[in-house]
Amino acid sequence: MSFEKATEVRLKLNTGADFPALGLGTANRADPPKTKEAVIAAVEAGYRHIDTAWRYGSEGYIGEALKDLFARGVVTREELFITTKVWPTHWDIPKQSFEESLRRLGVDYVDLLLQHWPLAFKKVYEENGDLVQLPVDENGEYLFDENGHYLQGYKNIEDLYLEDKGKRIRAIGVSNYAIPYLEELLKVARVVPAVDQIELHPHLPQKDIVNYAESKGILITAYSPLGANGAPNLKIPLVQEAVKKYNVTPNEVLISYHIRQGRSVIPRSINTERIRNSIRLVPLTEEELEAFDNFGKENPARHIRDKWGANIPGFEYWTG
Ligand SMILES: NC(=O)C1=CN([C@@H]2O[C@H](COP(=O)(O)OP(=O)(O)OC[C@H]3O[C@@H](n4cnc5c(N)ncnc54)[C@H](O)[C@@H]3O)[C@@H](O)[C@H]2O)C=CC1
Ligand SMILES: O=C1O[C@H](CO)[C@@H](O)[C@@H]1O
Repeated sequence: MSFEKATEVRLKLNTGADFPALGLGTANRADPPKTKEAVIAAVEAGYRHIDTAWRYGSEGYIGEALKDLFARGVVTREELFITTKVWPTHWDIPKQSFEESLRRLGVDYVDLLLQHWPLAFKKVYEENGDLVQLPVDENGEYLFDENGHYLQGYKNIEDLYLEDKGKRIRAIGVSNYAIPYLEELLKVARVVPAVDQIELHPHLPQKDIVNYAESKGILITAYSPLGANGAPNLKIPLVQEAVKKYNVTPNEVLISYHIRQGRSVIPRSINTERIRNSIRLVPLTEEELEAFDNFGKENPARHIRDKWGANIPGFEYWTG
């Protein structure tokens, strides 16, 4: 059986820009330097989309990889799609966050800038002057900025984008927004987010959010498609059945589940062999896609259960 390449599928953002459906996730927080080799392997294998954030500590290593790839003529900046994000510590200073990301990445624009979480953290500083990513009090409770609000955080990114006129920030979007927050946002937004990046996989199909976002022209990017650390989704029986039927890797089944439904997906790996073996688009049938969604309704599991999200609609039953 011959397969289309997932790396060649392009979606369209509401800005009109092409959006490569398959991206490389880079939340390599345990070993950020490994990101350089992973990005080089991914781009050489045909990936054209890289997902990062200040939170991951990987932007500088992506910058090193890009320098190498550009110098060798493997790819040009214009052929790549780079997403980075504004962490809740920077909710009122997205320009600073964006400029620092650009510097670390060594590029002069990003294709997509996302509000990482609909939250605002208090500013607490490390001895070296850097902002503490996860500020907590003496009892370990997260410190939220009482003057901050998720809608204001988006508005600040929107202001930056409108001021920039789309030159250095080609599109903006959100992450970790479920329907109630999307509804509130759309009442006031001057720029409809191009993307909502959410956890999505056969254990968590979240069809309600997907359908709502898509009805508003917001594309979905699926994060943690393999189930995050340890990749537990690889063991789902339906995934294993598809692996045997199509003679593909479980990674390819899990990414194809999204791309076949018009969504973008950003699996993470630092294993260059696995990166290269994750690019075929498996022609999962309508029945198979429906079976995956039904499996999720009966076996829901959220793998990213960050406690700071406890008060965000959609996350409250899952944190802890
Ligand atoms: N916007 C947000 O709040 C979030 C965004 N993300 C983004 O999404 C990306 C993907 O999500 P992740 O949570 O990183 O998890 P993921 O679902 O992509 O899984 C990554 C894990 O699977 C392992 N893995 C990959 N292939 C494997 C294989 N064949 N066998 C065994 N293990 C395998 C990797 O080593 C890694 O530990 C992130 O890297 C990041 O870019 C992730 C979490 C939250
Ligand atoms: O983007 C993110 O990645 C981590 C988990 O890997 C999560 O805390 C954050 O939202």
